Amino acid sequence: MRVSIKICGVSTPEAIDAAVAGGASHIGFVFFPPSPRHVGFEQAAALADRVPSHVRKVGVFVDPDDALVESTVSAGRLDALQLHKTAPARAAAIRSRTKCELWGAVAVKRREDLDAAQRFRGAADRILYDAKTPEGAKLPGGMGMRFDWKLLDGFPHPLPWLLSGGLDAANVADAVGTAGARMVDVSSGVESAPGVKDVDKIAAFCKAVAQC
Ligand SMILES: O=C(O)c1ccccc1N[C@@H]1O[C@H](COP(=O)(O)O)[C@@H](O)[C@H]1O
Repeated sequence: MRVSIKICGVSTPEAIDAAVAGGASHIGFVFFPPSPRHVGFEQAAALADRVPSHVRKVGVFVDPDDALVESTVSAGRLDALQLHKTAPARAAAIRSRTKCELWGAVAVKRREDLDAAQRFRGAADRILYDAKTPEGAKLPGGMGMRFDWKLLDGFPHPLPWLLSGGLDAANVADAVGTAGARMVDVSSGVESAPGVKDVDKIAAFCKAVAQC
């Protein structure tokens, strides 16, 4: 079965074109100013114009307020919202308000961290399992950190889900095989420097996923 791909933290037309050419089903725009991948409203609107209609646009947020969500959904014509560090009740409220597909991020280091996924039942449409970044880290994701993919093997997922955290062309086949993922998400693993997407790395990642 085909493994779907989200290329996240895209901020240039070239990176969008590479993701689309590689067969990505989703492209992510980060709306979080501390991130090197942050995009503003006008930039998001211009980038969204470049994304063909069969590819879904995902906004990535860290516990956003309503004003930010509304402005970016409109500017980026977002199809889905990926919420980090956001309580399930708040995620449910955003989902109800925007009518967008809602992805709840679950930060994983140990098996007990997976309990948080259950709390998104009824509040989200999909779970994104990501590596837990260190206490006090500038970002809750996008740092190229992995977690033990074996933790997901046999886990009773409450919702459709995708795997992220430290994936790249060299490790994604192992990650998919170990975790049983049908969808993967990558950001720093297809960059030459933080926030700088590398079109060759995007192509290599997509090729590696296609061979899974
Ligand atoms: O990429 C960011 O800067 C970012 C900022 C705030 C929240 C999440 C962010 N990225 C997400 O982190 C995961 C894993 O990224 P990586 O492949 O390990 O670099 C991914 O879902 C990004 O969407």
